[in-house]
Amino acid sequence: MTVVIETRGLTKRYRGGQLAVDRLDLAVPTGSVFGFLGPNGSGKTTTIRMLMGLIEPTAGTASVLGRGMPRAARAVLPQVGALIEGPALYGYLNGRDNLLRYDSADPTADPRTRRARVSGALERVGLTAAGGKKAKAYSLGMKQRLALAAALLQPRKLLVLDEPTNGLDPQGMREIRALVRELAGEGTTVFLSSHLLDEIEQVCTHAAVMARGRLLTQGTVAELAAGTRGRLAVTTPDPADAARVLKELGVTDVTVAGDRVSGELPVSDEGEPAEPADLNSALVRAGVRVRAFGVERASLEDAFVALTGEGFDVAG
Ligand SMILES: Nc1ncnc2c1ncn2[C@@H]1O[C@H](COP(=O)(O)OP(=O)(O)OP(=O)(O)O)[C@@H](O)[C@H]1O
Repeated sequence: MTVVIETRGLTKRYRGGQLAVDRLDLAVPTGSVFGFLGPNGSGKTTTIRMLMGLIEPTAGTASVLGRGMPRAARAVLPQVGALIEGPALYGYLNGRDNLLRYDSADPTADPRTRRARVSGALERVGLTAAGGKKAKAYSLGMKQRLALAAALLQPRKLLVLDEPTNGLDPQGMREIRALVRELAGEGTTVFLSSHLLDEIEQVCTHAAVMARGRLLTQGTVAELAAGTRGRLAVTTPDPADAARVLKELGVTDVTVAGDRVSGELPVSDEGEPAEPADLNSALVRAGVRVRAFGVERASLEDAFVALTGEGFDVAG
């Protein structure tokens, strides 16, 4: 199997008439850390709920681990660890007892190895020391980690995490990201939704971008960012000359700030960006003294803005 999640024309219209997901074609490669990115209200949670068989699509199909959902939910879900809509924990029980409870609710879990499994899961998420503390006394980050531990009691082929770092402080976010990387390193495919672009850039190999229920694009994170032109930046004691030469060479949106000249790389008729080295040598030939020359890598945020023509923090 080369994809773990595949949807075709997946659509959800809620009873009130709201079209939350609109003909979504998603393909999540096996072994990827797949970022499902979009502003609030773009349809991410609705998609995840359809993938997990929690709600029925209005139209289209979804398959998870090669089986159609929601039909095959009973066969598929035991192989999927999911963290959706905040952790359901018993506040009056400590962390360890919460996990023991989860584990005993799983009919396939062998009671003889329960304690070892729970200790292993606590260890995994860094909660061994806090395992005896009541869950209601946990910070949000600890609660989130405990919920992740519950999802990790059994070996999983796929982890589905809906906004796993939502509400966490920077330290909590770093811990969850490190855990995601570690799990991915062991071969678990991770599908995680986020409205944070730099989070996706930091942990994901692949991403899909949603806006208003529609898929804008999907691919590797490198491809998505590369689809956007980088910005050329030249530092020179001759900024006016540099700006003139760059404009003659087809560089657009040229701006000068002190000794720094920047602009958009020209693109050939075939859509290929110009070779920066050629621009550099043209500057030098024209007598412009170049102190520094570089192309700033486009970020996923640039890609998003280029795709939608608007900033990322828009309401869906
Ligand atoms: N149960 C529901 N009934 C009616 N409309 C809903 C329901 N759940 C979500 N919606 C609407 O569907 C759209 C998509 O919501 P969804 O929660 O899937 O987006 P999201 O990308 O996950 O956003 P967020 O990050 O805020 O959760 C929104 O306009 C939302 O108001």
